[in-house]
Amino acid sequence: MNIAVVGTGYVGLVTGVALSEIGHHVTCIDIDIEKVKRMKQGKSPIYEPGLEDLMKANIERGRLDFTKCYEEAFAEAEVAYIAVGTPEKADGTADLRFIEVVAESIGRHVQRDTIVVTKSTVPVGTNDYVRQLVEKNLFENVNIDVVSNPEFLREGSAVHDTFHGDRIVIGANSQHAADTIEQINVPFGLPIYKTDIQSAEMIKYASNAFLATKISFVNEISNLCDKLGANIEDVTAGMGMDARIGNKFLNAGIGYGGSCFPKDTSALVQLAEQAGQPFELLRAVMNVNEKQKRLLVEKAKERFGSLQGKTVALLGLAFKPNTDDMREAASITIAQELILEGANVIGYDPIATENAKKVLPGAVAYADSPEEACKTADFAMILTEWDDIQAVSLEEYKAWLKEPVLFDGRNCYNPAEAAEKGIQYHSIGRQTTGTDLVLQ
Ligand SMILES: NC(=O)C1=CN([C@@H]2O[C@H](COP(=O)(O)OP(=O)(O)OC[C@H]3O[C@@H](n4cnc5c(N)ncnc54)[C@H](O)[C@@H]3O)[C@@H](O)[C@H]2O)C=CC1
Ligand SMILES: O=C(O)[C@H]1O[C@H](OP(=O)(O)OP(=O)(O)OC[C@H]2O[C@@H](n3ccc(=O)[nH]c3=O)[C@H](O)[C@@H]2O)[C@H](O)[C@@H](O)[C@@H]1O
Repeated sequence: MNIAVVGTGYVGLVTGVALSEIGHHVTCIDIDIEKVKRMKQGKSPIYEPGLEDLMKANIERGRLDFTKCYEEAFAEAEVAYIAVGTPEKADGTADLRFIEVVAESIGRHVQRDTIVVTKSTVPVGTNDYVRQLVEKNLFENVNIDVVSNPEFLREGSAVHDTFHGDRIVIGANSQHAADTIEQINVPFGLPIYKTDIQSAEMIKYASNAFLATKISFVNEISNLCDKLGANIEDVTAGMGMDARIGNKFLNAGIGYGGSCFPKDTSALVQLAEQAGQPFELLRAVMNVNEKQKRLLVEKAKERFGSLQGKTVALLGLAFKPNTDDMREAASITIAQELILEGANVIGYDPIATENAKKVLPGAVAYADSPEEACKTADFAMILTEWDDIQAVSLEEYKAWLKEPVLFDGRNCYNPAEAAEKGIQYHSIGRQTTGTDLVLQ
């Protein structure tokens, strides 16, 4: 198949590369000329393990190309994927600005009967709107079908998830369109679930909202564990043995971040509001998450009284490991709160530092290694469980920090062992250890 993919962010680029890998001819379009230039040379504009190798291989095979020019991309295209951003508007709803521009551009440039596939996460009803926009802008006498094909990949493991995902959802109102998109996806060898367009759109929001709920639920339990002397790791291990609950996505921490859970929960709450069906549970999930992002700062204030003049090492800035994405990272809230409390902040991230500089307060300093960050600091907070951060030994923290006090937002260490190694260790939903240590 000849496929055009519009938008080459985390979803569009990975989709385009993966579709070319399974044998399709793919042209990816982006309005960002610098990005297009880089991609044409086989360089990925985002950090995503395994992506660049696949990009290079398929460019060499002549199955993958990049352009900023719609004419070029639509000369042969039979199917057009939309993978542009749907960020959050100030009122919490999904901003469909980019979708609208793309739908109009597709309308103006299609040369033949075309199936327009929406990969972007969009509110229920948007695919109908996309069809109207495309049809309103048509120059050629062609037939347009729309298909909702939501994406479930996770950043940091996007390539792996695309080839090993749990399901591919295809929402279509035409048998021909559903069958064509199914055929395109058959080589992935994944379960395919076909439904109507509105249900497919809802599957995406419901899935993200459910996962966000799981995280806020477990974070609330972890805060109770903290107060009542239980251990969250043991609790979730015991809960997860029940197959109805499942043992995945039960890690307590400093709240969910990223480009999707925060905006998608908010969009679903707004969608529910507009439908006259307020989603109280999801509102609570969002409030719990906001509170959870501040937990480590609260713990530090409790421990030190005042943070005025203290220097804090923030280890890990991206919203999760293996990505350079800083969107809605908890580190943003934490750095802001620490600075408000009068603390100095030195951040370290193996990959996301350049993006971090664009969104963290200007007062934040940056280190090139955990060692450099810790040696400058009074105490440290672990925010992202990158491998190189988890590889730091407790002895190293003890040697590097002025006061060996560690606030671990990702439960990377064993609390008893931390105390044995001379660290006062505050983690999530587990008892603080080393409180009796005399710290220098
Ligand atoms: N990031 C993720 O892990 C996932 C994202 N999604 C959804 O996929 C959609 C895209 O998300 P990301 O890939 O993160 O977005 P992104 O913000 O990383 O990338 C969007 C790309 O679209 C380009 N673009 C904007 N307007 C354009 C136009 N008129 N023509 C051509 N290109 C244009 C931008 O230059 C940018 O490169 C969103 O709806 C998101 O909710 C779904 C699943 C996972
Ligand atoms: O729609 C999207 O964009 C994507 O959103 C999430 O993927 P992503 O945001 O990339 O990353 P996750 O691994 O889900 O992590 C999200 C946040 O939740 C946090 N998290 C995750 C799991 C957990 O058990 N505990 C926890 O606090 C992570 O630290 C991170 O901040 C979903 O997992 C994907 O299925 C979905 O496609």
